[in-house]
Amino acid sequence: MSLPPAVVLFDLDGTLVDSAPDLAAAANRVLADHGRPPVPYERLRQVVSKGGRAMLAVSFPDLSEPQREPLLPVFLRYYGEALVRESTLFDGVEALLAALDARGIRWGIVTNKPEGLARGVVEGFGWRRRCAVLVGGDTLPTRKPDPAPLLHACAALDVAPARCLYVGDDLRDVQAARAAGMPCVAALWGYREDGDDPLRWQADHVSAHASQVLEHLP
Ligand SMILES: O=C(O)COP(=O)(O)O
Ligand SMILES: [Mg+2]
Repeated sequence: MSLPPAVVLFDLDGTLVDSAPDLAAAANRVLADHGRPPVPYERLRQVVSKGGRAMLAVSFPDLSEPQREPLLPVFLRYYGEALVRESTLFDGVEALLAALDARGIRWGIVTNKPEGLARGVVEGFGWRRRCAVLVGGDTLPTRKPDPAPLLHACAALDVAPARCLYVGDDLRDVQAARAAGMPCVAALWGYREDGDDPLRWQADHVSAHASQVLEHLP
C-alpha cells in the first residue's frame, strides 16, 4: 500500500516571508509616537520570529511587560496598515512553492501572527488559492510552541502529522513540531538572535536554503 501524499506546512515570518522591514517600520512608528528614536533595523530584525511582544521588548527595554502590553494593539494596527509594502520572499521560496504545486503536494501556513494579518500577507503575495490551510496565532486558544495549531492544520487537511513536514526558523517551531509528532526542518535563512543555535534545537533537518526543503519530504 502506498503512503498518502506528504503535506508541507510553513511558518510565515522568517521562513516564507522576509517581513522584517514592515514589522520594524511598525515598531519604529510606535517609538516615534512616544518621542523616541528608531531602534536599529538589524536589532529588530533578529527578534521578528519571536513575535510582536519581543519586538516591543527590544524597542522599549525600560518598560515593564504590563507597561508594554497596551502598545501591542497599536503596533499590530500600524503593521496591518502596511503589511506587504517592503516585505519580500526569501530566496528560493517562490521556486519551492511552485515545485510543490507542480507535484500536487499541498502546502499551508501555521504562524503565530494573528490570523487576520497572516491572511493579508497571503493575499498580498497572491497565495489565497494555493495555500491549502492557514492557522494563525489567535485561531486557537494556544499557539506555538504548543502543537495544537499544527494538529489543527493536519485535521483540516485530513493528513497524519507524520506525513507532514513543518519548516520554521525559530526554536518554538521545532518544539511545536516535535510535540505534534511531525518531522521538521529548521530554516537557517530566517531570523536569529546571537546565541540562538538551530543546530541544537533537535530539528530532524536543518536547511540553509529553501531549495533544500524538498529533499526532506516524509
Ligand atoms: O508573529 C509572530 O509571532 C511570528 O510569526 P511566525 O510564527 O510566522 O514566525
Ligand atoms: Mg518565524
